[in-house]
Amino acid sequence: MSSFNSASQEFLVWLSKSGAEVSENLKLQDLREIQAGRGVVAVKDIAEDELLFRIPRSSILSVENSILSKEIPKATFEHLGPWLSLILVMLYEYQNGDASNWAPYFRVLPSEFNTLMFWSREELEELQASAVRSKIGKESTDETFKNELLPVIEECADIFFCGAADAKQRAAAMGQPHNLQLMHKMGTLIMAYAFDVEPAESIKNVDEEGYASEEEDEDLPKGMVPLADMLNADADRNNARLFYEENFLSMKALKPIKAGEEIFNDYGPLPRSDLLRRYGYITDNYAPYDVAELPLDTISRVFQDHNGILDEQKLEYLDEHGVLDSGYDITASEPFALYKSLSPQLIVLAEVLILSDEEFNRLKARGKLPKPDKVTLEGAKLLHEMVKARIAEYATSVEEDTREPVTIPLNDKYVSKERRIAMAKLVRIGEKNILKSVERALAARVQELGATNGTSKRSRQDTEDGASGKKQKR
Ligand SMILES: C[S@@+](CC[C@H](N)C(=O)[O-])C[C@H]1O[C@@H](n2cnc3c(N)ncnc32)[C@H](O)[C@@H]1O
Repeated sequence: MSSFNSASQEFLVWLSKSGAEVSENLKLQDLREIQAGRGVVAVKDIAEDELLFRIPRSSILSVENSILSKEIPKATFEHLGPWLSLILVMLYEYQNGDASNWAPYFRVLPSEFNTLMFWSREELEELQASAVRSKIGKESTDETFKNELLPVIEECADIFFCGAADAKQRAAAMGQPHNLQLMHKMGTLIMAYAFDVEPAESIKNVDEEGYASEEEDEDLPKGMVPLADMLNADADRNNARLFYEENFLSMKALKPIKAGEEIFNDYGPLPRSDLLRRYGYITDNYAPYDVAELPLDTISRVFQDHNGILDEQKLEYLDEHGVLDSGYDITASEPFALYKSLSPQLIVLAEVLILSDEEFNRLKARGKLPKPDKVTLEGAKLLHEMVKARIAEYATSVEEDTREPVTIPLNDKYVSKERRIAMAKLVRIGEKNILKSVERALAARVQELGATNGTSKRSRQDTEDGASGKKQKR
């Protein structure tokens, strides 16, 4: 048996000894030939609602379950917050090696990643102007590790290194690049594998459909749930879901699953750029969720080039009404519809920017905002210039990118430059296609409105209250 498969077997034995129940109708499978690591596959037909496995809460790798939480003051964990606390606990358990309760689990977790955090500068360049590059935050995360995590490890060196004679030196060495890299790996595992674990007795306020608000989900403690995190994801083929029970977390089939089919979780409607950033892979069926961002910097630059200085008062007013943002989503829509693809906030922003001082003062006096569903000729012209400028920020055109068909090589190592470059190309092509559709639609709108010029001026009734154009939901 390969070491990969024996690690899987040892993991399953450990899990069952820990009190987990795993259905005989599924198996943990080696999916490396399709570059998907391990995955869970049905070996017999599975019925809707059937229990796939249940994991005892005590097996979750979490702050609560780690012995470290009994040794380090609660206030320290509270100060660190859920993400850094779990990184601290995972570092502790990982460096404990075989002595850790979760040693067999660590042996099935990957140590190499394709998430953007681990890409070289040259590989990241392939994403060109994609806004996802500004979301990676490697440097700021390094600083967080150095300023928040390291002091805790140094202060609790004896506990963290289990009384080792060289505990202090080892704690100091945690600031070295290879250890910062280890912290990034734990952080990445949490991002790609951890669940927001609802407590046994739910303290969340749920709406009538049983969903908590996103803010409340963010407050939930994070935990690494063995086996539940071995499910790969698919935007269209999600067929299982984790249910939080008092003593167990139960994975159940959401629909009938045929023998041989993979069991998939759902990561939500993520654009491929975010899928790559958080999970290190992309598939075509996430393309409908692609997003091209129009950054405020581009907007300001284009406005200044065409119309002059941005009026601070207008920006303040837009900010007060929740319209000002660091960037605006332009999304894919099928069939394409300009008003579906453009963020309503972006339309409101453009319409306010083009107002004369007199018009703006009138709007302000009435506490109103332009309607996001009716773009004027001047507004469409400005938006058109902005989108053209955004397209020009990418180093190549879609035509250049697609001269050769772009496919992600499969018969290659998991971490490979070729795979990363192909994935980056597909992400940037997706974004450019969205921008091109919007650019064409705006050009047509400018023509159309130009032809009926004179009726393009907003009437006073074309306004409505408050921040009408909320950021589009992904
Ligand atoms: C929660 S884990 C799933 C288990 C993982 N395959 C493993 O072997 O550890 C998430 C990771 O699995 C991989 N993954 C998930 N869904 C995938 C898919 N549909 N195709 C390829 N890789 C996928 C990505 O590397 C992602 O970061």
